[in-house]
Amino acid sequence: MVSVAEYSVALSEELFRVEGVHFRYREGSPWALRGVDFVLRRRRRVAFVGANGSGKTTTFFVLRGLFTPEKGRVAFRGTEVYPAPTLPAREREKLLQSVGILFQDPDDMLISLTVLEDVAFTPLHRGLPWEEAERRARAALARLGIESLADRPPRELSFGQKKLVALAGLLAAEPEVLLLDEPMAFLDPRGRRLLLAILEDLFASGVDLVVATHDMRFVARWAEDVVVLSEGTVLFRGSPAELFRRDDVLDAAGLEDPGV
Ligand SMILES: Nc1ncnc2c1ncn2[C@@H]1O[C@H](COP(=O)(O)OP(=O)(O)OP(=O)(O)O)[C@@H](O)[C@H]1O
Repeated sequence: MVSVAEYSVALSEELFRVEGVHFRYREGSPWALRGVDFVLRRRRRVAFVGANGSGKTTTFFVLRGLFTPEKGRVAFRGTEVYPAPTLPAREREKLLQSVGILFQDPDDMLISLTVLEDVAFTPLHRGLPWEEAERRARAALARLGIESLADRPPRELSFGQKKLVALAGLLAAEPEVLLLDEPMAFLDPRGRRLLLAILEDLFASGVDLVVATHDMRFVARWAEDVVVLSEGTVLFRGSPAELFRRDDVLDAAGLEDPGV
């Protein structure tokens, strides 16, 4: 029998609990997620992998509360957010605001006239005075080595630069959890090294990290827990070492052992 105290500790160690989640983009269209189940623990480096179209992005949108599942349950840090939120809508949104999401396509995130305004947007939107929002934005740009882009229009940047600017916007928002969808894609080797160092910094400062990626070398070196998706279901949950021993899972999910 589990005591109430043990039960609350167990809950507080959970980042997300997802049970039987179904989601489709339109009524009548095929399920993008068809019965997804997993538990993500706090203070673990988590990677989501799977072929194109397996459901990684859709899962992240569900976790961030941007998509509402049609069936199933989602809890964040032990608090149910679907289907029966135990919190009023405003409180639920506030809770989910502690989760930052880096979209795969940075064009979906950049909306302002200048990079600086874009990076300052979330702190400003949350009610900080411009001076403080600007200070945070400049610090985030400096951390990514892209201060020189501050006055540029985001639409004129390269894809990799846009990705870094979108990440700077997230850093300025000081999230407690970060969902990063293909953060390495389109970054040059220097950008990738910088990103890895920032992920380590963030993790060390207490930010929980969940990364969707096709980069199996990154998974081998960085991740502690891996969730493999295939056609909208979870095919495997475990460590990278376990995954790379499972040729059946790698084959079925269309993944490669990186051989490191
Ligand atoms: N906007 C959309 N409208 C309709 N269907 C969509 C939309 N976005 C994704 N899908 C479908 O949902 C399923 C899951 O897609 P999702 O983008 O979550 O996969 P993914 O694992 O992130 O893929 P990738 O590795 O290519 O980024 C796919 O079948 C895809 O075609």
